[in-house]
This record gives sequence, structure tokens and C-alpha cells, in this order.
Amino acid sequence: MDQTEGGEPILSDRVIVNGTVTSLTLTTSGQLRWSEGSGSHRCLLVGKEVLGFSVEGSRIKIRAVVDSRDGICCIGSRGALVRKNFVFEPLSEVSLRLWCQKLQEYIDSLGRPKRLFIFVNPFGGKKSASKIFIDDVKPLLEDANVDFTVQETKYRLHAKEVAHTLDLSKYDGIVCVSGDGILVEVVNGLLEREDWDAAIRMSLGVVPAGTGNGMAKSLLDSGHKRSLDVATIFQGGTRFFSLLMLAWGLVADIDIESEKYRWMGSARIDFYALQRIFHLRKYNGYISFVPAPGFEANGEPSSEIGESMSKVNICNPNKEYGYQGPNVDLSNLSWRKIDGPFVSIWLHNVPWGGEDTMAAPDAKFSDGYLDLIIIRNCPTLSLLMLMTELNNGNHVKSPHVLYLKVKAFVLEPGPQTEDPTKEGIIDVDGEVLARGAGTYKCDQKTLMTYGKLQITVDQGLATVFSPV
Ligand SMILES: Nc1ncnc2c1ncn2[C@@H]1O[C@H](COP(=O)(O)OP(=O)(O)OP(=O)(O)O)[C@@H](O)[C@H]1O
Repeated sequence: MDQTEGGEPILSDRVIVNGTVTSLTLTTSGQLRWSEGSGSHRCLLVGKEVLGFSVEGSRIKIRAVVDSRDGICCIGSRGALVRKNFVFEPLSEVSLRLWCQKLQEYIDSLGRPKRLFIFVNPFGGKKSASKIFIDDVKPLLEDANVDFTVQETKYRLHAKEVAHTLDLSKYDGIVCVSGDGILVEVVNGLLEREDWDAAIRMSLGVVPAGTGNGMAKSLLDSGHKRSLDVATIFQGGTRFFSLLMLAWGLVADIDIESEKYRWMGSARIDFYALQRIFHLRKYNGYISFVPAPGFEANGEPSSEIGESMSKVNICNPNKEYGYQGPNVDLSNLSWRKIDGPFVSIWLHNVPWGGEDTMAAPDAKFSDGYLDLIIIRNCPTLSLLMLMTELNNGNHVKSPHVLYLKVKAFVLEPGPQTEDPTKEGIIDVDGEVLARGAGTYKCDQKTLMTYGKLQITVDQGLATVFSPV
């Protein structure tokens, strides 16, 4: 390997590896490399592969996660990751101390969280979060010398309650071993705190263990630690903070009503999607939006919606603290409007809605915009084809789909065109935000009513990471 590519040596010394004296080097770019007889070289990337180390007598044990096929770095494709220890023995006490000091300094410089608060939802997804935590997460945290406190969620909104009152000074990260639902609860709990401004700076990790793992999938696709836009949904004085998506119409109906067929497992979504496509509903209503630069040609200009904004954006007089949403004057912006009927309205913050649903291929974590995917009319066959393209994001190229980016959005949902006594469902981050008349489980209480909603985005407000 090229010396400059691997960085300058921080420490280079003779050590014993597997009974043989060899040269070990730690470089400024975090490579720990040594030769292993017969001219072959080994290399560990401290930032990526080394979790921690311990001293055992005169030896140093490096605890790492490496490619199961060998652990030789700097090759393209990867196999599964496995935990593996590497032991080396410096030739003197002074050298041992120097190695410990330099390795620790390098690991500390990576800024990894050292004290984590971990939520585990034992009831999410396939009910495997506890096993995932014990088998996959806990050993890595122990190897990395991370202190952690575990809280199993006991009921809906438990994670939100805990995040609301947690002593954040004790932790430098919160991890959710769950689906997207717990992460969304945590963000809502943090943003309702008096000290929300400091609280939302906490790094939020996700380990996928639910049905909907869109955030983990999006993170793995785009980098391990990212700042993330947070969307605030207002209805009068009520607020909800969304990280992933809002759906109304076809996608919401499939996502929520397919719960009737939970016994089918993951096939329930495809099964119910077919049912909905062959008995397609359309909804009356209106959407208004402030387009991102480059998308101004969509819809018709609408001045009255801007004027009404100052009335909608009133803070809840009963909640004197907590995050109040982005500080922008929405009345001054150039609003556009599209009238229904609509088959589907889908607003997305990150590309992936689930592990195999690339809902919004152009969505960025912190561009300050939401991706809007609109279907107004679509023949059955085209709709079927479009749904099969959801796993690669090509559905947005369909002539029946309008795909744009917006800065702010207003939804005025109406009833179904075929039956005005039946309204729809508004699905936010996989949970029901509002249910209209005549919908599935319409007697259940929801946070908001099936009426006008306003959504604005705060650029990069939260920080999310993928810890494993
Ligand atoms: N002990 C519990 N019993 C019942 N529900 C719970 C419990 N703990 C958490 N929940 C609820 O489970 C919901 C889903 O959690 P999670 O994020 O793990 O998975 P999901 O993929 O979003 O959804 P799911 O797998 O349930 O379809 C959360 O909204 C949370 O309120």
C-alpha cells in the first residue's frame, strides 16, 4: 500500500504477533498494520474496525469487527461482519504503555459516544429487538468499553415520556433498538422539553428491529452519522414532529388498514395493496405548498393560503415551552396549489420508507426540503407497475406521478369521491395522525382531526447515527 494513502506513522515498533517478532505501525489515518510472515500484510482500520482494546499482562488485545472472509482491509466488497480479537505483545513495559497511550488517543479522537441510553422495544416488528440487543449490540458495546443503560419500552409513548424527562447530562447518545416508531417518539419527547434546543443536539442512533426501518436503511445508504431535517405538523395548537413521512390516500390506506391482515406477516402489505388498487379510492381535497427552487412551475399560484398562514401558525397557549416549529414567516412565501381528487399524497424526508421501499429517491437528510410524491389519476395497470418499482425508486419517473421538493405544505383532506360519507386516514411515520369518518377503527382517538394540517421543515435539527 502507498505510504501516503495510509497516513504518516504515529508509532512504529517491533512487537510479538503469534510468537513471531514483527513490525507494527499505527498511522495518522488510523491504520494499524503489521506483517504476518511469508510477506503477507494485515491491516485494521481503527476508525471502522477497532472497537477497543485491553491490556492482559504484557499483551494488548485489540477487539475488532472485521469482514468474515478475512479482515484484510482496503478491498471493495464486504462479507458479513464478525467480532475478532488480535493480540500483540510489545517488547518492553515502556513500549506497552506507549502503545496504549497512542491507541487510546486515536480512539478518543474519533468522538464516539461513551455513555449511551438504549431503548429496546420488545414488541416491535417480529418481537426480536431484545434478542438483537443481547446477541448483536451488547457484545459490541462491551468490546468498545461503552457504558450503557437499557430501558425496555413498556407501552406506547413510553419512550417519549422517558426522553422528555431523561437526565441528558449523563449520556452522549440515545439508541433505539426498534423500528422507526420509537425514534419518532424520542424526538417528540426531546422537542417538548423546556431545554429542547440543547436536547435535540443529542445523537440519536437506530438499530433496525421493527417492521418499518426506513431510517436505518436510509442511514446505511448515505453515511453513518447525519444531521436530519425535522418536519413540524401543526393543527391549531397541536404539534407533532415527524422524521420520515406523511401519507394520505393510497399509501396511508395500505399502511394502516392492512393491519387487519397482520397474521399474514409482511405479505399483508402486498395483499392489501392489490385489494386497494383494484378498488381504487380517490379523495377530494386540496394541497398547497411552497416549492423548492426549480419546482416553481408545479400547481397554480395561491395567494389566499399565504394570508391564512399567520392564523394557522399559532402556538399552543397551554404549552409555554418546547420547540414551536421553524421560525419562518410562511405568509410571505410563494404558495402554489393543486386541487384534488387525489389517489395518493406522500411527503418524504428520507429516501427509504422501509427496507424495500425507496419512496423518495432524491430525498436528502438535511436539505431543508420534503419530497412530495403526488398521484392524481392512474390507470390500474400503470398503478400496479408503479408499485413494483417502489423498491428501486423508479415509480417517480412514471408520467402519472408528480415528484417535487417543497419547503412548506398544507393538506386539506376531503372525503372519498365515490362516497362522501367516507373520509381517509393521515399516516405520519407509520402511525395514524388523524382518522376521518367511516375509516378503519375510526372510533379510536387520534392526536389530530381529519382536517387542515400545515407542515414546515427545520433544516438539520436532529442528528441520527447508525451505531452498528
Ligand atoms: N411494550 C409495548 N407494548 C406495546 N406497544 C409498544 C410497546 N413499546 C413500544 N410500543 C409501541 O410500538 C410502536 C412500534 O414500535 P417500533 O418503532 O419498534 O416498530 P415499528 O416498526 O415502528 O412498528 P411495528 O413493528 O409495531 O409495526 C411504537 O409506536 C411504540 O409506541
